[in-house]
Amino acid sequence: MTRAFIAGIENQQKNFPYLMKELAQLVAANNLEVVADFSQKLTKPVAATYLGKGKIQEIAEAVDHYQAEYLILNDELSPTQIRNLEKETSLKVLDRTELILEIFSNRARTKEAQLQVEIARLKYQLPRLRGSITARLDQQSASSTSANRGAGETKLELNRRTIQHRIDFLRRELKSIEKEYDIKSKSRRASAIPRVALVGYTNAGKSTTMNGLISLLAGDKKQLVLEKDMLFATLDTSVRRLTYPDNKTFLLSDTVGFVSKLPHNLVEAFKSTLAEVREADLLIQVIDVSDENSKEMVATTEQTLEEIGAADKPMIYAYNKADQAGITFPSVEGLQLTYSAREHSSIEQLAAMIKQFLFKDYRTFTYLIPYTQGSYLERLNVQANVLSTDYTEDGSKVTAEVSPRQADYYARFLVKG
Ligand SMILES: Nc1nc2c(ncn2[C@@H]2O[C@H](COP(=O)(O)OP(=O)(O)OP(=O)(O)O)[C@@H](O)[C@H]2O)c(=O)[nH]1
Ligand SMILES: [Mg+2]
Repeated sequence: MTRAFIAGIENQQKNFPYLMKELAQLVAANNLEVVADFSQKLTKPVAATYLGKGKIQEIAEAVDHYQAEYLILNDELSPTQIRNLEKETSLKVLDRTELILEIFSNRARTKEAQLQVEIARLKYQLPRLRGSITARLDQQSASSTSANRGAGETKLELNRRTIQHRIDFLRRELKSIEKEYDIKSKSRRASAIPRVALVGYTNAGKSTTMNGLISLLAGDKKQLVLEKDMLFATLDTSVRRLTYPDNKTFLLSDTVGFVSKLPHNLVEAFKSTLAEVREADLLIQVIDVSDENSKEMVATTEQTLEEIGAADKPMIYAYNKADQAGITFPSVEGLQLTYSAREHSSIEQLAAMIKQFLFKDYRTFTYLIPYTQGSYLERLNVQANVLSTDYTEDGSKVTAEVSPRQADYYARFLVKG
């Protein structure tokens, strides 16, 4: 396996060891082996080289001994910093942002995820052109003639324009996909089915929890999603319709996990994927309670939720992997659940909590639906807990337990008194 060093600057951040550990995991997720880590106490990075002289020398001297090929830094660096570090250490240098982009790029399976990642990547490259693509092109032209000096500048402009055009093109592609998505999401809104989104740090067990709930409430194994011991196994949002035995229905979504310092471009690019989270009525934050850094992971998740505009949603805190942590489970305290996503009674408990939360405002009403509006009756039968139906002269008289949103939707059929 290709060997890599990681390095970071420790300033006032008290969670520095956690950030470095996370960086090491991100490196491993890129199939590189971390052979040594370096850290330096500095109030801020050195403008030209990120790390200080002494530290760079220490790294350069360790290269042979460790047979390292890469140096990966804990922050986003300027192109100059990257170039200088490469020169002085003779290692290939990547920053944290590139590393995350690389993982996302390798994991993206659907068209939407691929477009989103490519946009984020190009936006990262745009201000860095000189250091990467142009340098290569300049090398090519240098071997041809010396007459077209200065042509480098034009090429740079050209490359910038090409990349900008590509970004615009990809954005349009993405928009057309999002339009389809938007139509779906509008029809979901119109159907007034409550929506629940699983959120949390990557690898916490969101997809496993989703699958547990699918197995319990959907009964169709074909609907299961991918769960895997790997960072960012899930990049796309999956939505499933789940129904309790009394017909109460909700939509559950599973989506991309979070990590500290998630590149802004990436969050921006994934905004549409994260729409399910923004529009949810209830969030379930899945937390790996067996991880010693679970507190930091909660903070990271909440920070990201804020960034995407979903900070003040009601939330169930779902402390997962209790089996691994040696904690008794399942146990409930208010909106907090300690559980294991792999265990049946835990999932039943979570399903009960979701039900209690979502359907607490449900009321029973009687509606009179004219026979000419049969589609409403059909929909009500599918969506609501229909308690009785009477076929009268004026239409179907239905008594059903409905949500506040459904109550609004069906209000025109309400039987007064
Ligand atoms: N021991 C134990 N392992 C679990 C539990 N829940 C999930 N896992 C494991 O944790 C790993 C990650 O689970 P996923 O459900 O894929 O995690 P995720 O949050 O969807 O991760 P990403 O999609 O990568 O963000 C898998 O190997 C699961 O089998 C649990 O309750 N106990
Ligand atoms: Mg997942």
